[in-house]
Amino acid sequence: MESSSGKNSPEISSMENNSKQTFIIGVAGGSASGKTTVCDIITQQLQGQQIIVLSQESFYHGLSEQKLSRVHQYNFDHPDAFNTERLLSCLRSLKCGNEAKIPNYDFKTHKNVSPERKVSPSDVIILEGILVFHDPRIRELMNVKLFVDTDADVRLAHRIYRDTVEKGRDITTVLEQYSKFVKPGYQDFIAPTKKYADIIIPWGRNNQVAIDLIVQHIKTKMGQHDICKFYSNLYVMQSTFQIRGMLTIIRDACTSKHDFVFYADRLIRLVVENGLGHLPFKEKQVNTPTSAVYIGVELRRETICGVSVIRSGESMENALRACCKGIKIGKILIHKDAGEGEQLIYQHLPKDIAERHVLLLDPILATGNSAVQAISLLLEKGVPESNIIFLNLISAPQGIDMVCKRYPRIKIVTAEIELGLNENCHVIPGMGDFGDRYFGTY
Ligand SMILES: O=P(O)(O)OC[C@H]1O[C@H](OP(=O)(O)OP(=O)(O)O)[C@H](O)[C@@H]1O
Repeated sequence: MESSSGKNSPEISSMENNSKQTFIIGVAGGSASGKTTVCDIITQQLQGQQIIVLSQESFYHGLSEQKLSRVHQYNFDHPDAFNTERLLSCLRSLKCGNEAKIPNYDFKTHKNVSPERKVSPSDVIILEGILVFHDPRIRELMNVKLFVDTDADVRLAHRIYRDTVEKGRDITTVLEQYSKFVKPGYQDFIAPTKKYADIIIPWGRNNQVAIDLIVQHIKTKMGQHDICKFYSNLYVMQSTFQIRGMLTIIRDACTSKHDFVFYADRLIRLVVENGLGHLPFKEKQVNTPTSAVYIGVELRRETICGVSVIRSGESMENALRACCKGIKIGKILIHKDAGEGEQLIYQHLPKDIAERHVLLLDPILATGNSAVQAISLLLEKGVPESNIIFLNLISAPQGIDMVCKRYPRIKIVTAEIELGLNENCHVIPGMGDFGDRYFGTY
């Protein structure tokens, strides 16, 4: 059923790229698990970056006189103890490059006191706290999520030491609070958020392997984030355990051809679906079987086409056809010659390609030479630069630089950004020769 608003319905703009923002690291874990130490290590190792450390504890609700009179009955380990709306608004403001005023919570009086802490925007924000992964809106703002996983006995020992020696409390009160609130709070609210972490850090002593892993992961993510900040038309798919799991299998040199094809196909499908999300859709109304009207959108097949770069790009055709039945797909063959550079030796493209949005398919962007050849041919054929979406699985920063500098209006959609290229111009860490592994020709 065609929309009553028909041809004049507005094109709905494609996804927002929200990657030009401050990099946020979330550090969660039980009380006295070592979060502060982890934050200190990250801060030391990310030299050269402006870093702000925020504690969720600054966002405790101040206590009323009534609650103060029974402070030992107050549950500080419950999500409701925090002013999460205020935390969210501060974090959103900082993420977008604006200033924020952080409440000043006084642990002695359990009140918010003046002055509030004025925080300027920075490159990196580290937000630490027992329940920083509890609210999905806060989790969504984080680029990296770390969970400090420390055994319960170690946490209890740290807590007893801190509360008695450093804060002068008596041991009976500390133990009562632990069994009444801290332990159940951990089990009910904190431990269940462990599943949201990108990295779970086994802690308890100075774990150098874990430190290296965290810092390497953060640096990789920050490298990706920086390049995304620089090129607004570069879209890196949101990293999930599913996506990282697939990349782990297809990057593994020991993976069989069968598994390589299976997992590459799954990932390709996600990249294609993601790429389609950047195409303009038109509003369309339909009547549902319950006779209700649903105002939706439609993507018109005749306005798009695919173009695969032979041969690896052909591995992406099936996914595109599965998503867009009957879509036209053209082909380009580029010959690489060390002496003469890239040469275009075959092309077969839809005749009306200039009228279409083009999904350019090639799983690997390395130096960018093949992509530049392919894109320059599409431009010669009259395709507007802004109508080209280049879909790939992995992109090297050098290739991104080359393509985005020359063609600032094309969009690149990729699953992951690589560390770089080796001396043979192979992508690192990469996945080897994609065509050979996919088509079994090695
Ligand atoms: O960015 P570049 O440095 O130009 O490299 C990327 C090209 O290299 C790979 O193809 P390959 O030469 O392995 O050919 P194949 O697809 O036929 O295996 C890949 O599929 C790209 O087409």
